[in-house]
Amino acid sequence: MAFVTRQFIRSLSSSAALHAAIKHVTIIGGGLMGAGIAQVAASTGHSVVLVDTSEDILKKSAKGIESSLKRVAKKKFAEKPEDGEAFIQKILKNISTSTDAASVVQGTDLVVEAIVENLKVKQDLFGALDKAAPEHTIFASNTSSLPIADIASSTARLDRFGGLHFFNPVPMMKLVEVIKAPGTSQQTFDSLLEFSKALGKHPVSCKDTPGFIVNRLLVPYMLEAVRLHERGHGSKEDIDVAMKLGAGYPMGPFELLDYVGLDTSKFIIDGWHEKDPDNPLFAPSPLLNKLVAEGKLGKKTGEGFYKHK
Ligand SMILES: CCCCCCC[C@H](O)CC(=O)SCCNC(=O)CCNC(=O)[C@H](O)C(C)(C)COP(=O)([O-])OP(=O)([O-])OC[C@H]1O[C@@H](n2cnc3c(N)ncnc32)[C@H](O)[C@@H]1OP(=O)([O-])[O-]
Ligand SMILES: NC(=O)c1ccc[n+]([C@@H]2O[C@H](COP(=O)([O-])OP(=O)(O)OC[C@H]3O[C@@H](n4cnc5c(N)ncnc54)[C@H](O)[C@@H]3O)[C@@H](O)[C@H]2O)c1
Repeated sequence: MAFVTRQFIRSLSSSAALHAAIKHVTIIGGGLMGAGIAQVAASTGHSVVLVDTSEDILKKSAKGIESSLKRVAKKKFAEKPEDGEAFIQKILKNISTSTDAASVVQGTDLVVEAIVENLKVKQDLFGALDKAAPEHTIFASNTSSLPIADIASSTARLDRFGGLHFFNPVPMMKLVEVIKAPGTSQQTFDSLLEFSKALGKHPVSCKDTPGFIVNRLLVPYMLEAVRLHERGHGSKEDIDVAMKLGAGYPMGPFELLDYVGLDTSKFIIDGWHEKDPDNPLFAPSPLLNKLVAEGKLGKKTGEGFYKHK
């Protein structure tokens, strides 16, 4: 009995220690999502290392974070703009950058991966980080569409591996899907839930099923909009206006595809089509494929379905 009690107390205190431990976060990938996650984590008092493959990309990420913080500060300090700059600088101080993931994970409690939507590339990254990171470090992927268990299989820490799926733009979107893969321990899952709340987000619990909740519903809808247009049944402008004014969506499907990135959208669709080739919901779109082949990836390259300034 005394043993059970001691065990119980020890497990409670180690669980509390683990929760308290998520202070130092490494974000891998400084693109649309990684930069947003870094911004939110830094804004909520976490120390953040943002990693990407080159200094040039990291400079672009830092610039993006700063301009997003300026938008936040403009609203938050509308009455006292002089306090806005101090607010921005305080948050930026919490972020450092690196091109060497293996060296920076040595001091981290949580790794959040937000790199390209490709299973092999994510597995290679996590396989290497698994050897470099301390025992207690939790790994999480921000994948939109890949099974967390498949990504985690490249590591020996299945119990400390889960999904943290954020939404774009991260500073504005309140939801985080927290994904429990079959190997994810309850303690890890609880830590990820708690971390999401510490970021000021609203977490929902998801199973490790294709697209979790949001994308399982959103991807077929967005693809059907493109097919409707490909069939000549509506202009992209009319479809966008229709869904905004008729269904109350903040963006139409073509605006949202450009916002998300057409390359990422194509990675998601191709992956699901390969796994389930007879499912008409995931059939590839010739128009989307053409735009990606032309390097028109949406807002991030200045042109996708639409031209962007
Ligand atoms: C085919 C397969 C595809 C599937 C893809 C799945 C992808 C993925 O896995 C899941 C997703 O993320 S799915 C995608 C999920 N995402 C969605 O579905 C998004 C749908 N869209 C929306 O919710 C809204 O349109 C927005 C919130 C983006 C903008 O709000 P708006 O009212 O339409 O227009 P506004 O005038 O521009 O902005 C107003 C104010 O908001 C603030 N602010 C905005 N951005 C900011 C930033 N980055 N930083 C800081 N602040 C930012 C700012 O204060 C700004 O005022 P300012 O004076 O201009 O500074
Ligand atoms: N775009 C969205 O709306 C959205 C929303 C939710 C989740 N996601 C998911 O988040 C992930 C990232 O998407 P994104 O839109 O930010 O992509 P992005 O193309 O904007 O950024 C990806 C970044 O990762 C970097 N990168 C690639 N391989 C790397 C490596 N091995 N090490 C370090 N950095 C590397 C790239 O240089 C790039 O800067 C994907 O898995 C995507 O499915 C995207």
